[in-house]
Amino acid sequence: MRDGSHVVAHQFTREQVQAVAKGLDDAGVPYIEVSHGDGLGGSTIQYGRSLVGEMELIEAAVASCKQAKVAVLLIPGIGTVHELKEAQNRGAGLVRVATHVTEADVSAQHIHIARELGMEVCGFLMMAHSAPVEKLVEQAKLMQSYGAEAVYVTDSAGALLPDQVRERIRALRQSLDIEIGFHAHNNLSVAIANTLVALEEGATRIDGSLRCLGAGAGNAQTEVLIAVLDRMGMDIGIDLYKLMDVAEEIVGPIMPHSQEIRKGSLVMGYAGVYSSFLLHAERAGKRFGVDPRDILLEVGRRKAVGGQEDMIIDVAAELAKLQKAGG
Ligand SMILES: CC[C@H](O)CC(=O)C(=O)O
Ligand SMILES: [Mn+2]
Repeated sequence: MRDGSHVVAHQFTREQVQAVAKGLDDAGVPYIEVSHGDGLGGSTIQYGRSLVGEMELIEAAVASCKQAKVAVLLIPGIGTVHELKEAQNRGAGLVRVATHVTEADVSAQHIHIARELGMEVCGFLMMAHSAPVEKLVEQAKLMQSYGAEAVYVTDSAGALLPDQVRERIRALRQSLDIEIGFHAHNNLSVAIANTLVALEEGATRIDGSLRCLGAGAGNAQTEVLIAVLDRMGMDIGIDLYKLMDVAEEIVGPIMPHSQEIRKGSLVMGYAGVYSSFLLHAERAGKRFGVDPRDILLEVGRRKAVGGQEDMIIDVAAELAKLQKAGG
């Protein structure tokens, strides 16, 4: 639900979160992530205001779960230690501390404090396609040294191809002593394929979203992934029928549109742009009369990182000016 929050412009209701959490918990899903799409503290004018405060949503999810751990995402600087403590107080048991793939050093404080609070802690290296493998390994090692129990390769842009996933997970497997996770986006329609490669190379924590309810073209579609893994003979203790029912009956009706790969999400995978920029680029495109694809391509050229949503407005305004001048 945390990544899906982007798709609904952070307008989840308490009842929606309760129903999805209860369904996932009942199906046997071990972790359920709830918070603003941009993580704790993300409810701002810059990233989009939440309809219901994330602490209330976290509490609602915790109360709906019998076995699943409720997870939160925290991007240092957007969320602070204050929000982390509050989330733990409301029952969140796992935090994923997320940084751009080259900026792991800013996660030290949050990882340390989360461990002190008794939370399970993972590092989450975003835009993993945008740095050389050696850099990714170096940064993952930093997170390990701060106390992370797992580090994720996060394909924020849905830009990684299967061999690139293989290379990254393999290198981490050879260099780390902790678990490795993989977070896919389906902008190039390879989220499930990439996830299978990650598993093959030794990743043990895998993200998904029902009906692909995640930013851009969404994540690996959880119910599809579970069906595939089941057919591959892996028993991961999740009830496929129950999962399908939650996807169909609860998540489907929440979605503003079905998650097909449309031109906006495709261009993000192609240009290597943050999946959560899609809605912002579409809005800016309308406001300034510019094709959102041109905005996304330019934002990609400028190597924007998560948190730089304001750059989308700048780029749209500049492109509109150029268009007017006939450039
Ligand atoms: C803006 C945070 C982002 O949505 C985190 C994430 O899921 C990703 O980088 O893919
Ligand atoms: Mn994501």
